Amino acid sequence: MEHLFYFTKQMHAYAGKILYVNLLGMVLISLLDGMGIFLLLPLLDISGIMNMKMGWISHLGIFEIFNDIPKPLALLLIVGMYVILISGQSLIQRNLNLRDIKIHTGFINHVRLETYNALLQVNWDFFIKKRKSDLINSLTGELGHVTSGTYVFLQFLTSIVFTLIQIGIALFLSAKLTVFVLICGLAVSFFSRTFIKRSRMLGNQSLELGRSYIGGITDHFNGIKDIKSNMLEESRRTWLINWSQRFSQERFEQTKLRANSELYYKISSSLIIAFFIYASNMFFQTQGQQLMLIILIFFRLWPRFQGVQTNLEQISAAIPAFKSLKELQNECMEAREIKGSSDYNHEKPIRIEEYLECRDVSFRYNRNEQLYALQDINLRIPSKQMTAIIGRSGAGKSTLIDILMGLLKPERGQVLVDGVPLTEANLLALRKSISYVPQDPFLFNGSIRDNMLMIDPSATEEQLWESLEFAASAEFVSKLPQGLDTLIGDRGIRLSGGERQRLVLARAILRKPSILILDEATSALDSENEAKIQEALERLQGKLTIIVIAHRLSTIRNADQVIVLDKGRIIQSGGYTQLTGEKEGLFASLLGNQMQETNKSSVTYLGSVAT
Ligand SMILES: Nc1ncnc2c1ncn2[C@@H]1O[C@H](COP(=O)(O)OP(=O)(O)OP(=O)(O)O)[C@@H](O)[C@H]1O
Repeated sequence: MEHLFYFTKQMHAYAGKILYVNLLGMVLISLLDGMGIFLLLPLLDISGIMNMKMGWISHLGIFEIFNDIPKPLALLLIVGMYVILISGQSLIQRNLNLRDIKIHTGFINHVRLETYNALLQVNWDFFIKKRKSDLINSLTGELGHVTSGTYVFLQFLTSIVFTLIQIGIALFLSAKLTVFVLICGLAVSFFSRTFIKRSRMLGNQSLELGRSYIGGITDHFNGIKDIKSNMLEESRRTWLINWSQRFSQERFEQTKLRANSELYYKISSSLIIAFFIYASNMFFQTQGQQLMLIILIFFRLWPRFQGVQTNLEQISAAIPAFKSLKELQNECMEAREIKGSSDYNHEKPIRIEEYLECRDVSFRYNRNEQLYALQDINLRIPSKQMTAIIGRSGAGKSTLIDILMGLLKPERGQVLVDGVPLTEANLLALRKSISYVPQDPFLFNGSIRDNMLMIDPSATEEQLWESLEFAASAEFVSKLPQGLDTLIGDRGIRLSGGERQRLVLARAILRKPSILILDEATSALDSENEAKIQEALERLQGKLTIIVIAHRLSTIRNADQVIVLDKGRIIQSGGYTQLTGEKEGLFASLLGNQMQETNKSSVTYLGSVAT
């Protein structure tokens, strides 16, 4: 319930006094509705069905005016008033509905933006530990459940007000009968608690099903190439068939629960009314008009009870989503990269004058395990020089880069910028001065121009081409039919691996960074393009700080400094030529292996040409 109140408070904070206006509107509707019942009394009197001058009803007195005017006119007056009441009620209802939808959609957007903002500000560690598809599900399905659940809760509150007014009117008409109906209502509600509990259980199941669906579908499209090339279609189909069966079962259970709850209410209402009519006739000799009133009150109040019960079931079903989204918001709060106030947009980039440094840095992904991804790292990356980081797969190269960018926090030791420790105070400024080209670069579904302008919306045509030229991309882009406006598909699927990497490099350069980090950036390039990029890097050398992770050692021949990592430790460092000379070192061994492989492939190539 605590989570439900949290989001209700949020809705209150978001909508403010409009919420009260709507609540007041609901009260007005219910009052008009009540007046409609009162009008039935003189109508029944005029029609001769009951006599208002006789018995208990005569004390109402307020309808006596209808006795003093001719019957046709009184009838006309009553039906006229009835039409005015219903029209007024419908008009208010219409306005309320329109206001409600505004509040509802506005609130969805408010919670969505708030959660998304929170996600934008969390640290990298959070994303390493979380399943992405669960986050997608939170921002789609769960968000929908939360906002509609909050809305149902408000409907529930107005329903309560509505019901209380109806009860008040009913009490005025006949206190005894109303108390009886109320006691019956409470008894039926007591036994229907089980529907509410079951509803919550099904809500949990529905949440879990939603997550597994989004998870499976995301995996599917992320691995579509593997699925197609390794013919995994059948296993995926089996997964979806199993999921669909669980989905049908869960939906069936939900509908069954609603239907059972409705059935329970309908049968109990028919039993109660049957008993009441029977008892009134047999034991209390109730007058005809009083019996009519019983039926009238019962049929007006009973659906209200049922409505409240349905609302409670709907709220229960949404509680797991409330809990999950609130937990996500709390986790985001705890995992915030910058704890104080931060301005991601207006932070000024830092200028590194001398060096970026790691001092005694150690890092473990899991603190419960012995294994360190990095251990006792001490290194200096001089400003405006090119530093290459090499090592076998799993040596810790990417982890080191993540530490240098402040994405991961060292478990021990420090990162320093010109001797100043990297803290929350200078983290964003450092990040702003970096352009990072990852192993698997991100390009979104749009044109080449859109992808580049994402970095700098104010870049001119000339600047765009300059960056493309620089990253050896200008030629291939100019040959595309739509040039810069060519659409490149999801993650740039319509481009080759090499073209994608060069485009991402061009985008990185467009930002005019003072630190350029390339993580295996040339792995998908052929030797011709690799040479072009190398040339570009040479041109950049001396102008900005370049950090390159490379498997191909040929790409780092011009590096000012080479760091060799192995099992999370630095085992060699120095200039390219110096390390080549250390014959016993890992660098010389890796270089030797690569040269052998290059020779082998050129022999194979020459062999195939000769045959
Ligand atoms: N998210 C993670 N959770 C747990 N362990 C991880 C995670 N990422 C990397 N590791 C581990 O940390 C160590 C260093 O990984 P890292 O990715 O830094 O190596 P790398 O040198 O960049 O490898 P590669 O060249 O294959 O990309 C490896 O043992 C790896 O298994």
